[in-house]
Parts: sequence; C-alpha cells; structure tokens
Amino acid sequence: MSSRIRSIRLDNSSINPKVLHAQYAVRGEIPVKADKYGQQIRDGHGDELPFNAILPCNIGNPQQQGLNQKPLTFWRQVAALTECPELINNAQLFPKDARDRASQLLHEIGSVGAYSHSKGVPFIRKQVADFLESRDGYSADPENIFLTAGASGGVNLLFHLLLCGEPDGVMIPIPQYPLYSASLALAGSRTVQYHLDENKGWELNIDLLEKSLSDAKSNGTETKALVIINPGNPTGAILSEENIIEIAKFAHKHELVLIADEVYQSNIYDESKPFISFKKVARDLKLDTLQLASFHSVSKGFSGECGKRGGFVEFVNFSEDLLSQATKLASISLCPPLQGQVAVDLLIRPPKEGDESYDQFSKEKDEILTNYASRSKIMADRFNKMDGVTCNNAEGAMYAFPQIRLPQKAQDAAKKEGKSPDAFYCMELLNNTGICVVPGGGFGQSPGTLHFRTTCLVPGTEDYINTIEKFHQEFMDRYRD
Ligand SMILES: Cc1ncc(COP(=O)(O)O)c(CN[C@@H]2CONC2=O)c1O
Repeated sequence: MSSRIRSIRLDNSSINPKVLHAQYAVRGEIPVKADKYGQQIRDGHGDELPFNAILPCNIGNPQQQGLNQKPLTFWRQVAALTECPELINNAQLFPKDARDRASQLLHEIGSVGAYSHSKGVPFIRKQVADFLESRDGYSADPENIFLTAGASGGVNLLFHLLLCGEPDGVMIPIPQYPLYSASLALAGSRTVQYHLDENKGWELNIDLLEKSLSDAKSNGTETKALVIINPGNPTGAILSEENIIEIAKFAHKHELVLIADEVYQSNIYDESKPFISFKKVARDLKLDTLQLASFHSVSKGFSGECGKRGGFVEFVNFSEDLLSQATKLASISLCPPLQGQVAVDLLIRPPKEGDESYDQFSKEKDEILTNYASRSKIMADRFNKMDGVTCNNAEGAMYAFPQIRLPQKAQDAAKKEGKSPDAFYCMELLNNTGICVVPGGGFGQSPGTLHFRTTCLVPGTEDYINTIEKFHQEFMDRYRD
C-alpha cells in the first residue's frame, strides 16, 4: 500500500496555524533585515552600505554588541566560581564575599551542570520569598515561587495552565509587550485589548477596562486574566498607587487572574513615582481571593543578564492542586537554567554594606541606572523637538515610544510597498542609518496614530539622536505634502 509522504511545508497548511498567526515584532521584519546588513558588514561588504555598523535599538538587550554594557563584576565572579569550583579558594582572583556566595550556592545546588528541582533550587526560592517579604512587608511562601527561564518562561507556564483556547481571552494593554499577544495566539485564545491614554502619560483608565471587559463578554469571550506591565513596555509609564489600587479592585471584582509583569521594577527614573508592587497593594486591601501572578527577571534592571534566562513568578492565592499542575508543567522541561537561577539569587541578594564587593557593586549599579535615566530624558526631549514628533517622558523601563505624524505622500509610498507607514519609516531609517527600531504597530497603537520604539540604552545618545534627527528631517522633506 503506497503511503503518501507529505513533506512539511508552509504552503500546505501542514504546520500549526497558530504559529503562523503569532507575531513578535521585537525580532520581526526590520531586525531580520538588520541582521542581514550586519552579516554583510562582517563579510567585508559593508562599503556598499551608507553606514558602517548596525545599532540594535529594537531590543532591551544591554550587553548586546553595539550597546556593550559591561556585566556586573560581582555577578560574574560568583557565576565563574559556580562554574569552576576549583577556584573558590583563590583569594587573589576573587573577593571573599563572592567566594562565600558561590560556596553557599554550590552547597545547595551541587553542580550547575545538574538538573535542579523543576520549580528551581529550593534554597534560592527561599531567598526570593525573603526578598519579597522585605520588599512588600508581607510574607511569601517559597512553594508559591517558581524560578523560570526569564519572565517569558513564567508567562508561558501560566498561559499553558490557564488557557483552553477559544473562547478564552486575556486583557492586554495597547501598546503592549508582544510576548502577550504572541503567546495568546499560540494558545489559540483571544486578546481583549484595553488602550492606554497617550495624552495622559499612558494612564490606564478604569472605565476603559470595564468597557473592554463588557465588550469582550458580549462577543462571547471568556476573559480569564488581566495583564498589567508596570513600569510599562514600550511606554515607560509607572502606575500611581491609586491606579494600582483601582486595578486590583477591578480584577478582584471580576475574578480575573491579575498578571503583574514587574520586570522593570528596578528601572525607576522619576523619583516622584516609586515602584509599588501589586502584591503589596493586594495585601494592603486584604483582597484574599485575588489570584495574582507577579513576574520579575534578571534581563532588566541594571544587570541586563538577558542571555542567562533567569526570572521568577510568585503565584498568590493559587490552590495547592493548581500549583501541582504548574509544577507538572515545569517538570516537562525539567528545570530552568542553573546560571539563570544563580543570577536570580544575585538579583535579590546584592552585596550588603560592609561586604568587600559592596562599593564596586554600588558604583556599577548607580552608573548604569543614571545613564539609563539621562539617556531616556535626552531622547524624549530631542524627539519632542522634531518635526511632527511627540514623545512622553519615560518614567521607567528602557524605552522611548515617540509618536510620528507622517505626511500623506509618505503614507502613500508605504502603501505602494505594502507596508504600514510606521514600518515603512523604520525600514527607511534602517536602510539609511543602520539604526534598528521597532514600528509601533508591533506593540499596538490607537487607530490613526503611528509610533516606533527605541531602547534608551545607546551609549552615544547625542550622536544617536543627531543621526535620527537628520534622517527624520530628510524623510519629512522628501515626502512633504
Ligand atoms: C515587559 C516584559 N516582560 C517580559 C519580558 C521577557 O523578559 P525575559 O524573558 O528576558 O525575562 C520582557 C523582555 N523585553 C523584551 C526583550 O528586549 N526588549 C523587549 O521588549 C519585557 O519587556
């Protein structure tokens, strides 16, 4: 009997259609083109290009080539010692606190080459619980904490647990970080969008939340959760305590799982708007039935250890049998990366005053965060001076998200190329300058508005902005109506 072998091809719908439907613009069409230019330069054919290097401002990846942020000395000393325990007694090469930390971790882990518990090393999860308790003033149970492969790993775990496909939905902000829309697409579930108000500093309006939820309900969506990103990506907005209180009450009232993405909690540039966690507010309000999942990561803050894939999620008011299902899910991929788990320990247990590494660590941390804050401010100020551009100040996170108003001729030219106007603008920016940013459409934007997102991590911020400003003026002159 002849068995027809059907090769797996894109055009014969033999792959998962949910994959085709998922989009992740942070590494979409423009970064892909930028990678090609980068390879062309590395192959020695860069002389054909009007620039001599790619500036990767599409992603918050501080240690990436081109952004070149140095890793934190203490973190790398401890990581090196956990990889090479034979160096632990080398007092010439390593300070005592780094050697002590590595010894302590290895005592708990054994070897970083071994699988750990699927939820992560219990000792490190205990440290996370202590960190949360001192941050919020409320107890945390290490059994409710999962160490994950970045916050992404935690979000995927939760969505796997929570979503049953159609007609389930999750409320996500617009603009949002596209991990959420992409993960919902892969889960075959619906996005329930709520728009942030750009004219009010990307404020989140509760009435809008209520409306988007009731609209979703009327079209048959089973809304299960609400995603809040605070500080915001791409907006950089920090929620006020009042806003957090009303959001927590909203989620509690509608029995929505509150997904608090707080990976930028250490990236606060506006002192008048401190980070306040949803865990603290939920406990303050005694919302003892509110199910909360709070995410943190070693990729952001001032460590920028994106490649280590470290993070954690704290589940609050999830029953034991729910958590055992989550543990089963986590066990299918065995365990999160061990160096990611070591990095989580370093994230939540930095050197203390009096420790040998304290002064150097503090100096490195302050320098990085001061640079981020000043670069964010310079970018917003300069964008606001450009023709047809407005940009809210980034109060936190790592990005600027300027709105661009393009002439009709530019919009027509974009249409001719089958591109959205913001994607057309960003591709022109890349082709002319080597600067890689992400079109606002990749994050979602209100109808009739156009944006792009750039990271604020660029070392030579003035030169960077001067290049964008020159390109922008030439672009606007070329397409002026
Ligand atoms: C809001 C938010 N949540 C979660 C993540 C996932 O981080 P990890 O999985 O590395 O912990 C990111 C990463 N930020 C992406 C990556 O760089 N630029 C971005 O917009 C993020 O911005």
